[in-house]
Amino acid sequence: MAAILEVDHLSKRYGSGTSALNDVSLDINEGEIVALLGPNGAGKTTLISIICGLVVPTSGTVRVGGHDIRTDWRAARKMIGLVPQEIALEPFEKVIDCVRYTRGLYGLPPDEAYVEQLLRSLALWDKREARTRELSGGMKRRVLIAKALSHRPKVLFLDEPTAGVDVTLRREMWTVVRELRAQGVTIILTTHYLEEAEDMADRIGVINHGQLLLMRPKSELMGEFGKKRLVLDLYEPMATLPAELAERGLVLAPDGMSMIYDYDSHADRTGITRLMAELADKGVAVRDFATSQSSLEDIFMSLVEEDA
Ligand SMILES: Nc1ncnc2c1ncn2[C@@H]1O[C@H](COP(=O)(O)OP(=O)(O)OP(=O)(O)O)[C@@H](O)[C@H]1O
Repeated sequence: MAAILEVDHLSKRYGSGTSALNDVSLDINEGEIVALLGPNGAGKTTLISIICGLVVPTSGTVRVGGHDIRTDWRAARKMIGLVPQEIALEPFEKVIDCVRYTRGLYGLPPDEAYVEQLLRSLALWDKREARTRELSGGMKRRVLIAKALSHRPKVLFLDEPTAGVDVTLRREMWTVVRELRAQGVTIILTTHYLEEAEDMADRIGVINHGQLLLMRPKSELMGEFGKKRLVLDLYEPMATLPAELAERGLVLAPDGMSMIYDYDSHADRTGITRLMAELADKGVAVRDFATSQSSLEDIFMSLVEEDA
């Protein structure tokens, strides 16, 4: 698959002396959804702002569709749409006019059929004559997406698209993002909702202190770093765990009503068979059991803590 975005050894030091990005390199393929994760101040917005031509890098290069964002900025910028973190809309402007106007800023001729298609696909057609101040928060975000797509970009950046948005609207946004991908748009989003990345992204990048700690397919990341947990509920509370069970890695829950076993589901031997045999041997009666996979949140926290 061809890389539509190539970031090469990108660094940014702000005038204040803050080193916001440090030698970041990454390629993003056409049609991917990539989630960039990182704590506050990690450098995500700086990275997006450089790619979108809003911040000048200290060193390094960025190419969008093969166009250098500095030497060939006009062509590069036509390929990019940005949905910013903050909602900034003209309150008295009509929805449809916002989109028409933004398209005009790119020097493109009016295309009413496309604007209609765009507003319909974002469920805004019925609101086209409404002034933006009359819209709900979710609708305003969709107007921002419509504006960002008004010039038919190939790559769409969504900087925290669902910050402060309720669960229903968040899921609605995810549907919108998936539909865009189905239309062939490459999507790069930053988010603090790891569930969002887990649900949507093909690849996940983790940025911390201006450095890209990793960029991996989500399935690979969850498989490699992901641990599984087995919880065994007991019929009778247990005061202390027999030494043989503790040696196998079992831990007693504080209330003594269940035992916990963390294991690597990809290891040659998980140790579960021997554990079960040991439990039967000790006469421990298990009432119920459940397994769970560690979430992206667990993986993310361990990566960032390790880096710190
Ligand atoms: N215009 C600026 N001038 C000086 N320093 C800046 C500027 N913009 C950002 N920074 C600093 O650069 C670092 C990275 O900020 P950035 O906004 O890129 O992080 P982020 O990962 O997007 O954070 P968040 O998740 O909070 O949005 C921070 O230390 C920030 O204070």
